[in-house]
Amino acid sequence: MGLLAAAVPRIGVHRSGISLQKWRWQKLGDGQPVLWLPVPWYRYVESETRNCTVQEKAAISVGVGTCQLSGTVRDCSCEYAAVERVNREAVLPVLKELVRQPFFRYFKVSLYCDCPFWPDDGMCVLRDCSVCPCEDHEVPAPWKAADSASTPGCEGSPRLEEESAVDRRMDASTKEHLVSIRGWRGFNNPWMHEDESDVDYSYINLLMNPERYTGYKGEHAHRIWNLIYSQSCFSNIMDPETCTERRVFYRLISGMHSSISAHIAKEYLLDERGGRWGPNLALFQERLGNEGVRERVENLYFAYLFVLRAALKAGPLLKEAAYDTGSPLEDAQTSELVRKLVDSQAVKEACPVPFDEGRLWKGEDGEELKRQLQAHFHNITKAMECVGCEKCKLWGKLQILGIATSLKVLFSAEDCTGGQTAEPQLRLERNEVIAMLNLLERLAVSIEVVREMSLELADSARHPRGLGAIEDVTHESLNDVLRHSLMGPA
Ligand SMILES: Cc1cc2nc3c(=O)[nH]c(=O)nc-3n(C[C@H](O)[C@H](O)[C@H](O)COP(=O)(O)OP(=O)(O)OC[C@H]3O[C@@H](n4cnc5c(N)ncnc54)[C@H](O)[C@@H]3O)c2cc1C
Repeated sequence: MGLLAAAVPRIGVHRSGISLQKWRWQKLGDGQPVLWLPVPWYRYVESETRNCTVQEKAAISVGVGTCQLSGTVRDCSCEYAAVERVNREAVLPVLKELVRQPFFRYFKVSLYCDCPFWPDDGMCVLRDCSVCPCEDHEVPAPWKAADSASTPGCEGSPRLEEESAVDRRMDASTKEHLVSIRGWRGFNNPWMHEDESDVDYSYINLLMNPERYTGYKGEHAHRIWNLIYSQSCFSNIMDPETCTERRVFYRLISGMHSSISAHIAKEYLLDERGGRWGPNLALFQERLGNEGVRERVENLYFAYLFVLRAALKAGPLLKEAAYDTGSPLEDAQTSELVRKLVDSQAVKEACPVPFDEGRLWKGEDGEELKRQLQAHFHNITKAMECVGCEKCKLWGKLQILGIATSLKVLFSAEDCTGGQTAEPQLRLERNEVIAMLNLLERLAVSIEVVREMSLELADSARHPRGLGAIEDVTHESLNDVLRHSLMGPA
């Protein structure tokens, strides 16, 4: 109690504006002191500490601590709490529906290219590593028609005119311009490695091949991550002197890695024989839920805001694009959902500019730095060919293309509005759009997974009988947490 009395300021006004004089200590029958918080104070604590561990919640509630995931996401201008709220209420529900639409659920990908760095030797042990390609009749007819009209396989970049079937004239900001969603491998994307060799491709139904635990791990998986993180642009990345561009680049990759870990933790094969899937809290704790790896979670939030910004910036283009899969009703619904996402008032209010790309590449060596980072990104793209588990490769390739598309949208000289110059502007390929919005959905789900599992972890570690969801925390139970956290177990 002495320690507490010293730690808790008794007089004054907390930054919430609530007078601290209103706090009261009371002794329960067993002699345990209980801190009674005024209701507005409790509400403040509850809303401020959604992202915090129980210890942090307790410390914040008595004004002696901070939660590192409170405040503003570094390199962005949004608060963690706002990101989480707007994600849960406005972004995730739309994205969940969007990725179920025919246009967004079929991804064209080559899973059988050779690894350019070492002989292929990776085998994944679980059945869940493998991917089932779509039956021919499943692939949207207009896509098949475009495929047969364009150069087969991957003999270089498809000529744009050959795919004019999926082009569409449109009128935006009084100027007509072409918007095209075509192709598949990210050609014409400076961040993607242009491979001129022949490859076989398949259409994969993403809903039938969900991202989750596959059993791919150990030396083989580490070799890929090592290859990625050993790119020289990532050396001394923690150095405060590191330029923003390199840090942004690192945080995107790390955020994607965190997201993969979140999906593994959320959908883990708990019982192989019984085929039972569910959350693995211990794995979550090890990879994303302990103090030593907080930065990984921060990078996840960063990656989410970066890709969200790209999707919003590409909004004018995305809203006018033809989402043609030959199912008029579903395609109209797809357009409507895209519109709902990019015009979301809730997002504009919570995070007006999720990431300010205008600050980058400003230095004298900006263009040279961009070329260097593009070369490193090409290596990362190539590393995806070495992933030894089909499903991981599928999602790895999709997410890397999603990042490359976001980089293209945010850092291209061309703009997406068609309003400033006669010639437009940014062009996106169909697969780029599919990858970017599926990546955004993956990151959005991961943010929710991290929030939920962090709370579960805190509950199970500090409060054996469990607090339940944060929404269920009552005035009394918060007192209980405070007492338990600050005084130790009764
Ligand atoms: C492209 C790709 C996709 C994959 N997809 C799947 C999948 O869908 N399902 C599946 O079960 N497995 C997948 N894996 C494997 C998975 O990512 C892990 O490698 C595996 O689960 C083993 O995890 P680990 O705990 O040993 O650490 P890993 O996740 O392999 O991490 C390796 C090292 O990287 C560092 N690290 C970890 N996380 C971060 C981060 N966020 N930021 C910065 N550094 C970090 C740490 O030093 C860590 O020791 C994939 C691997 C790759 C390369």
